[in-house]
Formats: sequence, structure tokens, C-alpha cells
Amino acid sequence: MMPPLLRLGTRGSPLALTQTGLVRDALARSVPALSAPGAIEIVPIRTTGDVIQDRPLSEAGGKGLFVKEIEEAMLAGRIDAAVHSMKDMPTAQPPGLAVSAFLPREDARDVLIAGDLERIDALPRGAIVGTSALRRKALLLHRRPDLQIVTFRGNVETRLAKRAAGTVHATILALAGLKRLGRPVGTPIPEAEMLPAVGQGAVCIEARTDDARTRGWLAAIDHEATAVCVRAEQAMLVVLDGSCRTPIAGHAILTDGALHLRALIARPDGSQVIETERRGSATDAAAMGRDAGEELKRRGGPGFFAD
Ligand SMILES: NCc1[nH]cc(CCC(=O)O)c1CC(=O)O
Repeated sequence: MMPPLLRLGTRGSPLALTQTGLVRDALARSVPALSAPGAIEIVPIRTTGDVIQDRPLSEAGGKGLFVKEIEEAMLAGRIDAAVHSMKDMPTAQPPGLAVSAFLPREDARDVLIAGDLERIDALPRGAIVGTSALRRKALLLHRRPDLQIVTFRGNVETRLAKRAAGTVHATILALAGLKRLGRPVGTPIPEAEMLPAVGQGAVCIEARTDDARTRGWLAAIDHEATAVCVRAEQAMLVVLDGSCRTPIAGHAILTDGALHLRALIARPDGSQVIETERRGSATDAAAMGRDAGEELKRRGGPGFFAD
């Protein structure tokens, strides 16, 4: 057999493998050289984020824990490209690596999984909600200061199982992951109640900047509208933080060339939320994001994110 032409690195979770399968299929459809059986090999890699299960990743060092080992494998030449959930990506890549393509974004909203209950407002007084995301926690407490938020880690399947076993009344997950896993559970939460995380619902592919062959193949599947929206969201995030230790939300949509960015920051205890939005054209994505970020930073003032 021929050696593979493209080795795609990924985490080994069911969602990560599903997303990598989508990338493989898209490449096989769009790039004749990669359509032969065995041309693309999928290489699962265990990351620090997969190993740490006992505490929120924001406490274990935050952003980058799902990508570090994968990026090392790419720089060492053991894989040629890597598939990530954009939400898990740090705002900058190490020297020699770059985000080179996006799949078309899935629905970016969060989903409430609470048995028959379909609204945050319908949760019983004092209900226990399992989530480790600071953004979800702060936005939940903002609407419902009575809720008890408990740490909840593990992959999507683990969290669904824990919720079903009754350790918590409810949990919140990204609709994108549930859809891709074929798990039609829960009710989407309106963005006005819970604005998604930057990059949520988007899958990106990272490659070495000097690998023109791989980057050429990736360009063939790149979804430009998703790239534009994520660019605006990330530019906002960079101004504010990016450590994953702060409750920040941002979601942009592109309709007929018109870009609409919503963004917010929240105090960790949910006591205050500051929101803003920008409208402009796709070419202004980064400037719109930076501008929104600067406004939030100014309105929040020093110490806004302090516990
Ligand atoms: N590390 C958590 C993570 N990273 C990406 C997704 C879901 C898929 C996505 O947002 O694109 C999830 C799980 C979740 O939040 O439900």
C-alpha cells in the first residue's frame, strides 16, 4: 500500500474523531489526489485536556490544553495537519503553524439539557447545573442567581451520562457537538440568554506555514464565511483576554456580505453583563472585533473580571 499523503492529527474523543472524519470526507471530495483509499490517515493524539478530568481546565492553565501535544506532533513532522474545535484554540498559534481552513460552521448556540424542562427560567429554584465553562456559569447566574453551579468535566457523552444519572438537574452543551454526534437532545438556548463562546460550532484545520502542498489542499475546502466570522470574534477576544479564565462571549454572522458581531463580558458571579454589537462588511471583520473588544474593556474597567 502507498503511504498516506496526508496525516490528520486529532484528539481521540468521539466528537473530535467525528469532526476529523468530516474533514477527511471533504478533502476526499474536493481534492482528486486525496480521493484514493488510504490517502488520508487519521492519527488520534492524547492531549493534556483529555488527561485532566478532575478540575476545570480554566484552573489547569486554560486555553491550549486540547491542542499542545497535537501542535508538537505537527512541528515534529509526525502529522501534516490537525483538526480542532475552534472554540478550544488559543488566539495565536506557535511560530510555524497557522489555521489554514474551516469547515462550514454548525449552529453556534448552546443547548439546555434538563429532562423535560426547556428553558433556563423553568429550572426549579436552587437547581444544580453542571458546567465548567466560566461563560456559561456567569450567564446562568446572571439570569438565575439562585442556581448552584457545579464543576462538570469530561467529553460530551460522559456529561450526558452524568446528567441522565441525576448528579445534576441540568447541563449545557454546544449544539454543534451534539448534532455532529447525532445526539438530538435538549433545547437550544436563545442567544439573547446565552451568547456562544468565540469560535463555538466551528471546526478548523491547522497546518505548518511552510507546507505549501498541505495548505493548497486545505484551501480547496476552506469555508470563507466561517473564517470571516471567527476572525471578528477572535479579534474581540484578543483585546480582552484569551486565557479562558474570563467569561467572554462573541458570535458573528455573515449575511449577504453584511457582518454582524455580538459580544459580551460578564463578571464571574453573574452580577454584571456588558454587551455590545457591531455591523459592517466582511473586509472589516478584524477591525470590528477589535473595536467591540476595546469598548467592552473600557466599559468594564480595571478589575472587572475579579472574583
Ligand atoms: N472542549 C469543549 C468543547 N469544545 C468544542 C465543543 C463542542 C463543539 C463546538 O463548539 O464546536 C465542546 C463541548 C461543548 O462545549 O459542548
